[in-house]
Amino acid sequence: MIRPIASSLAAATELAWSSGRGRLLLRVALALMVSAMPVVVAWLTKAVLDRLATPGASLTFPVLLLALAGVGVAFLPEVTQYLEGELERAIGLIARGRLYAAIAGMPGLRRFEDPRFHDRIALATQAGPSGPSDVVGGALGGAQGLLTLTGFVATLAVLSPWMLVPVLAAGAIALNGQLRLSRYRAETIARLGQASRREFFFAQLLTSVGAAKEVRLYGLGGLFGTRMLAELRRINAGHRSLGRREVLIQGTHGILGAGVAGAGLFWAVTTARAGGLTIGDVSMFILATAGVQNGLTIVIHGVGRMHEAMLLFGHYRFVVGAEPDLPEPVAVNGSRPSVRPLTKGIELRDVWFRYGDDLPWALRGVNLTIPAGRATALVGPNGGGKSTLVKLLCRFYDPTRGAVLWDGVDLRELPVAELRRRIGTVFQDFMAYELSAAENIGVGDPAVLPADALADWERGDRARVVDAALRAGCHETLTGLPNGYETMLSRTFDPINHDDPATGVLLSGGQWQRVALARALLRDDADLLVLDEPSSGLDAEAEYEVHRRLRDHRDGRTSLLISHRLSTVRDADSIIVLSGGTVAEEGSHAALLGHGGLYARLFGLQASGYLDAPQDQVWT
Ligand SMILES: Nc1ncnc2c1ncn2[C@@H]1O[C@H](COP(=O)(O)OP(=O)(O)OP(=O)(O)O)[C@@H](O)[C@H]1O
Repeated sequence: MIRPIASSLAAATELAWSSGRGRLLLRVALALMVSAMPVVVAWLTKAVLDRLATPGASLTFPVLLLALAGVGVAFLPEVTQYLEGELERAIGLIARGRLYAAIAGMPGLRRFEDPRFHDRIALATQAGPSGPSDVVGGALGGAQGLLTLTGFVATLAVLSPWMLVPVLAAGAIALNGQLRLSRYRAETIARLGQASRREFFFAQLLTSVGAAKEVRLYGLGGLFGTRMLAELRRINAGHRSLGRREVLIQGTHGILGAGVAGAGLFWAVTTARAGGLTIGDVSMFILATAGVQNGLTIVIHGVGRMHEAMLLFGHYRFVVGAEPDLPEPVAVNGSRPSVRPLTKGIELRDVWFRYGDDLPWALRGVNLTIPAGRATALVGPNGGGKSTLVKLLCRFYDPTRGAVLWDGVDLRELPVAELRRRIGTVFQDFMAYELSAAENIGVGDPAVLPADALADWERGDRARVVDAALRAGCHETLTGLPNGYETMLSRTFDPINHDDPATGVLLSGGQWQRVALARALLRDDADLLVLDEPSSGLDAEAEYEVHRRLRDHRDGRTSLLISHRLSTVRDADSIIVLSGGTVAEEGSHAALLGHGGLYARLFGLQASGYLDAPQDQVWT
């Protein structure tokens, strides 16, 4: 119990320290001053009242000090609050930076597909901005309350040690309650995480442009709205139960505190009447009782806040400290292995792969070679494993069994980022970024993009983007947009690097596909070009044109083309037919047609669609 708390506290303090040690030290100094203030005020009040009751005693000095302390009491909390906000923002910046760097640095895809890890990420993002500062703030608040408390406990001990017993007992009960409450609070947040995500998902569906067509056509608005509200009700029920516990626990705490204060006051007044206490002692007693209660509340609140923040901060630390989901190769004799230009080819050797232990095999003992400098095509029925194979080539996953070899070297022995820099890919489900047209191509090689979206591009980098667009056949489309390459390909955001707000443009599916192709072609030095359905959305003429350009581009390069349109793969050097996760056939177009197997049948079906053959002949 103690060790995780200490390690969480140490991690949060390290974050706070890195965010600016001066600010943190000032905050600690303020905490000390604020904690001392109530005790100082109580002693000064006692001094003033006692001198008031003593004829001839001078009042000037204690009254002056009391007035000065009053200024401090009024002013210090404001400064503390401001500084706490500053600390929170500074820590939040660092924590966020580290969190997103850790998420972006996860090399594989498996973690993103694991719902439990996804939940952790959601909770870590929730804790990210304020979690660590809440841990530090809670600890400081707790320490502040503890110091005030100690000052007053010492004071009460001088006046009447017996009064300490009920006061501290009430405090211990409240502290225990508050700890239970904060654990329950964090559990509630974690438990409601799934419901919150589903509620957010349905709310987004109802407002997203992408879903608007289907939502309207199928009349899904009512259904999604009802589901969203059902999730919201679940969330509300969770918060209601939390609220009730809060009322119960805090209410009991309040009643206990008030009882103790009332009993104490009765004792103090009776004793003073009997001459056992001075007026100053009574005022000190009243202030000390309130101060102990107040100090306890601050300690309880601080500890509760810290405890709660620590539970969420635990998720943050888990994500930031997670081991890479794909092991990186170790350096041998101080030198890291590097990925050499592809000269022989890529080989899949008895590759078996499934997405999870409980899921069926997507690839079953695949053996194939993608020779360097040649064009290889991958075809086959839906679900055959083509896209999965591409994901293994890019090393988003490691094979469950077998190996993928780059010029004979297992991909697991190569640095993954370096490997990916040698691959240009158009994915079947490529991204349409809500960025400008130029940036949408530029993301293919982040080195060409200025780090600040508002900064100007390097002239040479811009020329590379235009060159890629020319090769992908989208240059004319992009220059024809209202702001040319600067046009935002989205209507969600205003453009940020020029003043004309009315220029967001939505491209057609085929136009987007060409932009995605340009993105891949931007890596003109890539050893391997993977095109997963690069032309499915293109019209016949554009498809012909794009494939002609691609042929020129591929000439002498290694490429892997995946397509269901078999006419586009017929001139590949080798065609591999993947079906049910295994290689069904392999050969040139002519050889496969001659073989009369699956490829010949699929090709015949597609070809007959372009002829005037009667339907009954086409489908037999
Ligand atoms: N992320 C994933 N998690 C679990 N299973 C997956 C995932 N992606 C694909 N699969 C499964 O793996 C199998 C192969 O899918 P894959 O996408 O590789 O086929 P494909 O040949 O590219 O299909 P298509 O021609 O339809 O694009 C399918 O059974 C699919 O359900």
